[in-house]
Amino acid sequence: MRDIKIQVNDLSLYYGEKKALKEISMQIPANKVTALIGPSGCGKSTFLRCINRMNDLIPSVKITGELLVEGIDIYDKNVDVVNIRKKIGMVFQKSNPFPKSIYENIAYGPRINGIKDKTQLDEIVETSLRQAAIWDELKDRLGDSALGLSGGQQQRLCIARTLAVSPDIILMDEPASALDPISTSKIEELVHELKEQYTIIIVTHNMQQAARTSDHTAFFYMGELIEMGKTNTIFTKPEKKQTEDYITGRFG
Ligand SMILES: Nc1ncnc2c1ncn2[C@@H]1O[C@H](COP(=O)(O)OP(=O)(O)OP(=O)(O)O)[C@@H](O)[C@H]1O
Repeated sequence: MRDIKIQVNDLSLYYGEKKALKEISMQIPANKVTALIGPSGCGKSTFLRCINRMNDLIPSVKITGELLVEGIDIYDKNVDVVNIRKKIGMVFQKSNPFPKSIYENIAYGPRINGIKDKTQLDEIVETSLRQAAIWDELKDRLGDSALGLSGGQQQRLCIARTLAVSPDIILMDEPASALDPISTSKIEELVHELKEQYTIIIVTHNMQQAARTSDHTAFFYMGELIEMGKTNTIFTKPEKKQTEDYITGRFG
């Protein structure tokens, strides 16, 4: 199906002996926001990191099952991990700009990908900053260090940096949890706008944020996917008692 971007079949992940993800199967729709929720330690971040094969970097990790992006199993031994990561951008909880200028933070990725032309790089910098809703704030100080920006600005800069290399999918691991309420609402608005062009998967501890920003919500508990559905349904009429207990604040 064209509107399914990611298809997960029986995906399990072990950290050594510990099974952190248990036979996860789900479909993540294209051009929508999917929120991953659940109590601390339930495997949300681990699952998110499976989508761009970031767990490969941990030696004790073993993964079974399939994770198909546009029909291609990214765990197939013939798949080029570098290409996968180009298509799948990631934004972390703590913003992590390079200790370089604002301009260089954005131009870095495109340059690595072979774009050398200054006019083209200028265009990418402007477009990416505009898409991340931070162009007007930064356009007159592109040469300044990114480290001098506020936390909220740094996080939007990091989103712009992710957009600059034209990904299809954006993974966000609690992107607003370190930010004040105004910066948080800017990030949430941005997530909403970006889904026109990108498939977004967001891990959040914040129930209101999941309810506000996402189209679909997946509830994880102790390494299992308990329930996934339209966000509105999950928050008003969940099928499973564990989901209801969690969203009503009875545990977690
Ligand atoms: N690198 C690692 N090595 C070993 N175990 C790990 C590693 N990373 C995570 N785990 C374990 O896997 C389980 C799932 O962790 P994960 O970070 O995915 O949960 P989470 O739902 O994202 O939690 P939180 O909301 O607290 O970030 C936890 O029991 C955790 O201790």
